[in-house]
Amino acid sequence: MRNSFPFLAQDPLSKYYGLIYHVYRRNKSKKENQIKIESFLEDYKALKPSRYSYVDIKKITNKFKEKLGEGGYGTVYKGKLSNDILVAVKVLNNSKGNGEEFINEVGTMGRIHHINVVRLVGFCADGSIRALIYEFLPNESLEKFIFSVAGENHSLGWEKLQHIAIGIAKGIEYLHQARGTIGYIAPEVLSRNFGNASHKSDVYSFGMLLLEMVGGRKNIDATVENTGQVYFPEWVYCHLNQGKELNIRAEKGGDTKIAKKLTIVGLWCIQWYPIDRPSMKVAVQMLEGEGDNLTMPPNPFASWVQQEQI
Ligand SMILES: Nc1ncnc2c1ncn2[C@@H]1O[C@H](COP(=O)(O)OP(=O)(O)OP(=O)(O)O)[C@@H](O)[C@H]1O
Repeated sequence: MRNSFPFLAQDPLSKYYGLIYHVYRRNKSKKENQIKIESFLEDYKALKPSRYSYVDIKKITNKFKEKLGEGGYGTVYKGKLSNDILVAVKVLNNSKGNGEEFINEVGTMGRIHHINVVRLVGFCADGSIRALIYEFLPNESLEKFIFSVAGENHSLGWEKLQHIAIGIAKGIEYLHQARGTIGYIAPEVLSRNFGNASHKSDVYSFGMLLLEMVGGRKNIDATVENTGQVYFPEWVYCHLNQGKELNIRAEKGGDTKIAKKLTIVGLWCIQWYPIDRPSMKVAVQMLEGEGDNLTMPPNPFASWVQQEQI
């Protein structure tokens, strides 16, 4: 039979070519693998929060030049890392806590990576100074968009509000799942801070946020004209329970449907007894559905009345 590969027969070394090629390929792919691993390790190092000194923090924040805001745990400053990445540096009030929360934050948030959860990129524990460094979020606080200030209109529209609500819910759901599996924190600390009771408190806070998003106002507002509306969650519950339509900032047909769905989910989340509140997973499902099958929750304020009567 004729050799269909004549060049093989003509070259006495030909049988080695394959071997040489094989060895060359193997070395090449070994090198490629090494490069891949090195680049992975570089990225991995960058993903883990780094430790900074107080001097570093001063440099990063340009001597605390730009204050972004203030929260319950400390003051937040804008900063820039040496690689030009913008960050928000939260300098913790040293009067608060015994460091447990700081350890929890670094121990858990440092390992958490989710599109809807702000990333912790570094921390500082230098003497009594404690600070947390987060990626900088440029779009400002949701507050600015949900609370309409006289003369300013930052209204987002119901579709967008729904999208944001689902994003927040998924972020919290992820935190609840991830924090349950992270093995560095003592179980008693974990269950105190992130156990089921604390998860259900997060569900409650999320429900209150949903209702603020619906109302476009703080849930308690003594300045409203109608005194029956001072406490928005109670007013909105009674309103829906009487079968009335929600015509809050309605612009298009589907709007009232979204507003009603967000309200019902919010009211489920603020149920008096934690056990009656849904898990974040269920809250996400409720928000992602059309809302037609959602039932009205029991009156979240019924227990208030009972308590007042005792
Ligand atoms: N990662 C960030 N990027 C940009 N601005 C931020 C960032 N984190 C916080 N801020 C700003 O700093 C303010 C205070 O934030 P901080 O987290 O301390 O408090 P909070 O959100 O009010 O709640 P809490 O104190 O309960 O955590 C925010 O309202 C926001 O304006």
